[in-house]
This record gives sequence, structure tokens and C-alpha cells, in this order.
Amino acid sequence: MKPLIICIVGASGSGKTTASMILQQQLGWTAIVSYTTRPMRKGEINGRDHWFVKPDQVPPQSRMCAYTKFGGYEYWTEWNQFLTLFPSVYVIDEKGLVNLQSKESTPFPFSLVTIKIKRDNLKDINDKRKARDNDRINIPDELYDYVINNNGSIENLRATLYLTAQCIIQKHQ
Ligand SMILES: Nc1ncnc2c1ncn2[C@@H]1O[C@H](COP(=O)(O)OP(=O)(O)OP(=O)(O)O)[C@@H](O)[C@H]1O
Repeated sequence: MKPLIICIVGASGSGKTTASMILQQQLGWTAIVSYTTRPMRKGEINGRDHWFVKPDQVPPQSRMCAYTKFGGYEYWTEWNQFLTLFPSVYVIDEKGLVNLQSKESTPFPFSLVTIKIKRDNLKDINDKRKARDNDRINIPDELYDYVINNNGSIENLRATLYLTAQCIIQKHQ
């Protein structure tokens, strides 16, 4: 069976990290944590939100699987991170997803499942983070495997993700 990577995409503050944590806690799925040159924000934890590294620690492209530049900072994962227990959850931006999709069959095959998280009224997100969303490319909703509206409570999100995960498991077993 091919490794299964669940890619979670969405605007800043839409709930991607929350969704990833729920899937890890609820289903025991592992997370693929990307490296970044972005400085750590308050409340973030190295190894949970990202692996935070200095610009001079960026490896050569040949070691990278998915790569994106977003808001002036680099984000990537390395091939060896995909050699884990599966399914794995991977919070990724649209450019990184397109990059990853282009590598789905090389150098070893894996299956991608894409989930878009949408949330209205992102009033808590500051302008700097909103401005960075201008760096994003638009992937139409219909090209995602699942689109989840995160406009209710976190409990609602938890319930929707549980059902979505059951669908994913059924399809890929
Ligand atoms: N359904 C919800 N109800 C209430 N709060 C929520 C809900 N979903 C997410 N949040 C809260 O919104 C904030 C942003 O969520 P989260 O960090 O998961 O977003 P994100 O998409 O990962 O953001 P970023 O891309 O900027 O890292 C967090 O404080 C989270 O607890």
C-alpha cells in the first residue's frame, strides 16, 4: 500500500493547525512538520508548528520534497520525512501542494488526499498575516478532495473531521 499523505490547505487562521492537531489526537495520525526560515511566533513550538531553522541551514533542493516561498520565508519538507507511519497529516500552502502533486510518483509513490479548510470572519488575524495570503495561488474548491467549512465551534470541526477521516480510510484501505 502506498503511503497516504493528508494535505491540509486554507487561509491564515482558517484552522489548519487545529484540524491537524484534531486528526493527530483523534485518529493517532502522525504529522509531517515542515521546516521554515520564518521566525517562531508567540505560542508556537519548535517541532510541532514547524522546525524553525536559520536561512543558512536551508538544504539543497534535491533533499526537498515540497518547497514554497511564502511571505518572504522558505518552507519545505525533506524526502526522509515521508518515511513514517501513515496516514500522515501535512499542513501546506497551495504552491507547496502543487509542487508536491507534481512529485506524487517520484522517487517513490505516495497518495495525496487534499482538504481545504474555510473559515469566515477571520477578525483575529492581523494585517501582516492577511497580506501574506496575497502570496497564495488560488486552487478552485472543486479540485480538493474535501472542503470543510470551519464556521462553527471546534467541536463541530472535530465531528466533521471525524466523518471525513472515515471516508478517507474507507477509500484507501
Ligand atoms: N471552529 C473554531 N472555533 C473557534 N476557534 C477556532 C476554530 N478553529 C480554529 N480556531 C482558532 O483560531 C485560531 C487560528 O487557528 P489555526 O492556528 O488552526 O489556523 P491556521 O490556519 O493554522 O493559521 P496559520 O496559517 O496562520 O498558522 C486558533 O486560535 C484556533 O484555536
